[in-house]
Amino acid sequence: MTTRTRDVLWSDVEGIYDEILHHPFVTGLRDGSLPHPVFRHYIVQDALYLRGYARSLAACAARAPEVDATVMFAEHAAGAVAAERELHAELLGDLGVDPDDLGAPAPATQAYVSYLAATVHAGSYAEAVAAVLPCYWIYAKVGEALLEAGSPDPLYQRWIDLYAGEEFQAVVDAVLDETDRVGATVSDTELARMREHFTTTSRYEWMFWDGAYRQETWPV
Ligand SMILES: Cc1ncc(CO)c(N)n1
Ligand SMILES: Cc1ncsc1CCO
Repeated sequence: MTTRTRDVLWSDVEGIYDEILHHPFVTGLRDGSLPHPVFRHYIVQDALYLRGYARSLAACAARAPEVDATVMFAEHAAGAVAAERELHAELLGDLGVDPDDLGAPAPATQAYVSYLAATVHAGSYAEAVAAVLPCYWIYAKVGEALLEAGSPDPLYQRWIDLYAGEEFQAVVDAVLDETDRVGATVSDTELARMREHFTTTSRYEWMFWDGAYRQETWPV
């Protein structure tokens, strides 16, 4: 019985995931104590993030050796833009933000999107898959964890329902299957690179929430 690549990757980031679950942004979604201006900063940055993320998924689609994976990542690229348009237009409206005027990416957004773009273009296909995976997987896990209790704030509950929903969970399962498939074919060196990328973008997931919580802007 060989170890699945997903389990190797996850064992590296258990500590990071634990920090995410206990971050005041995430606990604030759960208990409703997160101030709306903080959530607004997050949703605006996430809209900018998803546009960049969609481009990285399209690069995964282009590089996939099997046509099924090309179709999958291309669908997800379109899905990320659709999610940004639907959910964000809705939430941004409720939060009083014009979706056509989001402003500039904050430091964490810029850093995360740039790292993804660099990795999906300069690394191997396996490295690209490892880099994009935390975005899917950590959100599915956080959504699932938050769904247990639910949020007293309907705005936050809508967010939880999106990521805890069966549709998103099925999307994530398909990418995890692809991760195991490609992971079974790589050398030790390439697996080590996959682990580095997976850990780095998992850290960016924490930093994205933390930057939003602090409503971080460029210091100079
Ligand atoms: C930062 C970030 N990571 C993951 C997701 C999941 O789509 C998202 N919307 N934003
Ligand atoms: C929103 C989103 N996040 C990762 S993939 C995706 C689109 C799934 O269709």
